[in-house]
Amino acid sequence: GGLAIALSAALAQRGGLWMGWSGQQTDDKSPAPLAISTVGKITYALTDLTQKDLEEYYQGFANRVLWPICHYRLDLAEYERKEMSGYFRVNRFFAERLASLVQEGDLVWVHDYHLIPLAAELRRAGLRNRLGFFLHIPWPPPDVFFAMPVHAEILKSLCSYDVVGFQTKYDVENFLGCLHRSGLARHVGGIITTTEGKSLRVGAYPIGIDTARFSTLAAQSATSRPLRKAAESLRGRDLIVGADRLDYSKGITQRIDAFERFIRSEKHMQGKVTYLQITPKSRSEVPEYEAMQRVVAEQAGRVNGELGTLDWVPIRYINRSVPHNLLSGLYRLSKVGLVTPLRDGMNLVAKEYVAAQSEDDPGVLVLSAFAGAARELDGAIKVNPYDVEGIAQALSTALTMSLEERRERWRSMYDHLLEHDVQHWCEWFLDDLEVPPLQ
Ligand SMILES: O=P(O)(O)OC[C@H]1O[C@H](O[C@H]2O[C@H](CO)[C@@H](O)[C@H](O)[C@H]2O)[C@H](O)[C@@H](O)[C@@H]1O
Ligand SMILES: O=c1ccn([C@@H]2O[C@H](COP(=O)(O)OP(=O)(O)O)[C@@H](O)[C@H]2O)c(=O)[nH]1
Repeated sequence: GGLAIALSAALAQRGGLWMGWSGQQTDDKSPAPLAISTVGKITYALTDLTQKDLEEYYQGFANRVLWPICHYRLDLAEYERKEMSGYFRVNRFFAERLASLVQEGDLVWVHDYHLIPLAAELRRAGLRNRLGFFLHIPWPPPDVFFAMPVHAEILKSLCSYDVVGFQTKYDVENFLGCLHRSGLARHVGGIITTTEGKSLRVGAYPIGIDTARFSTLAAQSATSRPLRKAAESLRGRDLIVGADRLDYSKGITQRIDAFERFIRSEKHMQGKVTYLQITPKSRSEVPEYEAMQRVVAEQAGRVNGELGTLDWVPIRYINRSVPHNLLSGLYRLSKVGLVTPLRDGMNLVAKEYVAAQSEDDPGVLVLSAFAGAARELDGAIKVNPYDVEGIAQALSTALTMSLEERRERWRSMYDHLLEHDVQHWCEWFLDDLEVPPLQ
């Protein structure tokens, strides 16, 4: 996912110690010592987790409570006290393991909703270092957030950091609204003071990509053999591309509906356009994700069955991960990047799509207004992802847009992404973390 891709790019130049889960499950009650290895400038310290930990902490509280609630999906949140305790227990376990590795003066930067209580646990373990937190996903408005039974503990945990960063100013506003309503803290400008007298900085730090590198990769990929074969297979048809983890937040079913509506209403486009949806499996142990697997495959199959012809398959659906070298070339080959999440912290695919385009003949980005990326990418055609007809209309606009307008829209977005790349994001956050806020 986007988090690992962004952090690899950020740390590759700067160096540092990256601690996290190894991706392995252990049957032992007490996991083995941390596995330490170094690649380039990054030292990795990885720990296994037990099956119970994974079920309660990762598949449970993180991905069945925090994820849906932060994506405004109260209807999908499945809260259980046992899982909530597992979430706090595993955070304590991570903190104990990390505390022994941190040296005086180190900055500690914690990422994402799986690790909100880490700072409080690190403080309990005696750490006095500066601690920062960045949330990669949205923060919902108070009425949504307060539906979560342990909302007060989660808010208090965030107040243990020195800097808390969000993707957009809307997320910041929502978070400040929660703090205000809970009476836990008051704020002046970007500085929060808790009722216990502790200060923390809260701000929006929109994440970037490695723009220049992605652009070069796409140009190289476009002339590679697999991409030439892919281009030939299109036989001159326009390509629309979507790439998202199989996640209910990504709006994939609404998007397929919109494509179907587009080709049904614009009959002259039948046989002239191909929609490629790349969707790697994600979090398959969580029931809502497992169910989606079948729904999307059936939906794509039905559209192809009803509208396909002997020599035209309207939707090509790939249900596994495609590596960046190919993905970047596919973005560049396409006429439209279709990115329509119902809610998304940022959405790096949208930024990658822009970075991958050729200056001479850029494709058009159709982007959900509810992705964090929409706050920055003004040259995209913005859509409401719930408005199937609106997306269909945007597809038509994108496919008929003049070269002049496409270039103008692309230029402003690309320049922005060059300046606000992942290194910029990393330095911006860490600079703020280094400096204590004025009291
Ligand atoms: O590790 P997984 O459970 O397979 O999930 C992958 C990642 O998904 C989420 O990504 C978020 O971070 C992106 C980069 O900031 C952002 O563009 C996107 O909008 C977010 O959804 C999740 O937050 C990560 O923790 C996961 O690793
Ligand atoms: O088949 C795929 C699909 C996606 N991605 C990458 O996965 C990341 C997805 O990040 P995004 O912020 O769009 O969403 P997330 O999955 O983190 O919610 C992007 O870098 C994509 O290029 C990939 O490498 N192969």
